[in-house]
Amino acid sequence: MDFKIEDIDFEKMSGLVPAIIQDQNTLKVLMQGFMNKASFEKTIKDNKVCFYSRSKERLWTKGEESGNFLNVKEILLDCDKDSLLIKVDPVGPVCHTGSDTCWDEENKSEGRFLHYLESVLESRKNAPPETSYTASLFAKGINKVAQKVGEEAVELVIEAKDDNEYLFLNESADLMYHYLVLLQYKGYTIADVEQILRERHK
Ligand SMILES: N=c1c2ncn([C@@H]3O[C@H](COP(=O)(O)OP(=O)(O)OP(=O)(O)O)[C@@H](O)[C@H]3O)c2ncn1[C@@H]1O[C@H](COP(=O)(O)O)[C@@H](O)[C@H]1O
Repeated sequence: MDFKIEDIDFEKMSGLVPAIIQDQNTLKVLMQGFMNKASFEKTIKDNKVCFYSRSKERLWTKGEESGNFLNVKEILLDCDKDSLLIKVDPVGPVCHTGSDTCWDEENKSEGRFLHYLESVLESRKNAPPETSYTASLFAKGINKVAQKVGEEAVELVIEAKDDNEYLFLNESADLMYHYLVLLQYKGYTIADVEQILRERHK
């Protein structure tokens, strides 16, 4: 965020500014709400989008009941300083109807589920449930986590030599899952790797 809260012109529209929510991966507009100063401050503090709900007449963190939070990745202030564009990683469907956007659109992106899975793995690391395989892997430490990536890679190599589509794709999924676990264990994200690939692409 390269502006200060004092830069936002809340007074232009009686203390509220529109906040347009955009998926950081697909760049699709997901929903639109309003923010006052307090909801903006809470958004920054929790790193989750918090609106001022005009119908509820209170601060409303999107996802507070459904769990479908909007994790904030970047906040931009427009040229008139009276409208916010907030890029997010949505935890689940955005609209209360269950749709991906409030305009009933499907958020088509192969990458999106991987980012969602990444957020699930992060939560397994931070709040490990007893029954989670992922949490049990984290608990075993780096040697086991890295070893699983190696094992799954070898299994994929073996399947690559045959023509069994089902086994090849399933081994691919196993490898990708364990690779995401390793990235998470090491404290890195898909975006960190993407950044390097983008630089190579230039
Ligand atoms: N995508 C996966 C996924 N892919 C593979 N696996 C597990 O990875 C393991 C690898 O298979 P192996 O045959 O090597 O397992 P294993 O012999 O029991 O493993 P080791 O004893 O060698 O450790 C299996 O137990 C699979 O169930 C996964 N476990 C979890 N997820 C996803 O991770 C998220 C969190 O899940 P939980 O950790 O279960 O809460 C959810 O979205 C899950 O769908």
